[in-house]
Amino acid sequence: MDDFTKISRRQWSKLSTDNKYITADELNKLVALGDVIDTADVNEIYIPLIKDLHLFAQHKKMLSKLQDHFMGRDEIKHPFIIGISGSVAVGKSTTARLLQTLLKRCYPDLHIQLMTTDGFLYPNQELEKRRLMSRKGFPESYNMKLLCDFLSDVTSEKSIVYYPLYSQELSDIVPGKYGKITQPDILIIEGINTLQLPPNGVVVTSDFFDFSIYIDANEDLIETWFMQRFKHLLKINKHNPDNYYYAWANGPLDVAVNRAERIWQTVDLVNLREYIAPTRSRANVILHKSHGHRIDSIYVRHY
Ligand SMILES: Nc1ncnc2c1ncn2[C@@H]1O[C@H](COP(=O)(O)OP(=O)(O)O)[C@@H](O)[C@H]1O
Ligand SMILES: CC(C)(COP(=O)(O)O)[C@@H](O)C(=O)NCCC(=O)O
Repeated sequence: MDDFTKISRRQWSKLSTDNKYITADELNKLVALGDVIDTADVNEIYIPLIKDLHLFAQHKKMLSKLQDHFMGRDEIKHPFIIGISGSVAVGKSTTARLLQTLLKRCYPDLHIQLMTTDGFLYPNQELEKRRLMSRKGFPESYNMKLLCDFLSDVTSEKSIVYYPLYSQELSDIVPGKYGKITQPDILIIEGINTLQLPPNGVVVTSDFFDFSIYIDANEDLIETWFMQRFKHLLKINKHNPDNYYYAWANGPLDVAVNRAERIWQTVDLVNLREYIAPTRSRANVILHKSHGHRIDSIYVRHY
């Protein structure tokens, strides 16, 4: 990690000087049901991070304005795009939701949207046809061309851009359902592949990102979080026959747990080692987590 400066939690927490602190009560009202977020993490880590992000966003806006002026054309509204990457179960979705919530709170006039790249996975039927079901999440399981076209549309002046939706409940793409991006000031995109190079192609998704964050942790810890989330999903879907986890929730627990452990070992861990972790050095900032999702250090890229 030669290209990064390691900043301790203590040093980092001193960077935010305007005291926009948040109380536990306020935070509970802000975050989604089930999120367990530490107020200390918010005040000491996330508030300085969003101040930093806001600086980058302002800089981009100013630069675009100058460029439009120089070219003698009308001002184009480009979104500031933040990519969040890291292993399956490292906490990307939770971090993305929290960043969106806090950005909205600190900058209420900005239109901030959030989406995930799992909508760009091929549907299960297509994955089966391509014999890729056991490679879900690997680069070849995503329709990267569609993702790059989507990003290109988002950065042009289109008023609405649609994207496919993935459902964790179905563990598949939802047929005929789309999310929409409506000219946000800031767009947060989270997914394991946000910093990846495409298997064959020239356009890279990260070319579209103005700022990227990689969430990092020790493999064993991530496995614990993966298994905890799995057990939680079994618990909450025991009486939900439409859910992907229903069958596992109503069979023997050890069978379900063994299966999840096998998926972690043979799919998600392999993907982390081969394709996700190698992209870490492409991020602007690395948030390193320890036990209990506590962020213990931050790495900031020099350039
Ligand atoms: N800051 C956090 N504090 C406590 N639990 C967290 C935190 N971030 C994530 N988790 C939990 O860890 C698991 C994985 O997080 P999630 O955001 O779903 O990961 P990802 O989107 O990277 O797959 C979930 O069970 C989630 O509730
Ligand atoms: C759909 C995913 C590839 C997306 O991961 P995410 O970007 O949400 O972390 C992943 O959750 C997944 O389903 N992986 C396949 C193996 C598994 O069931 O964990």
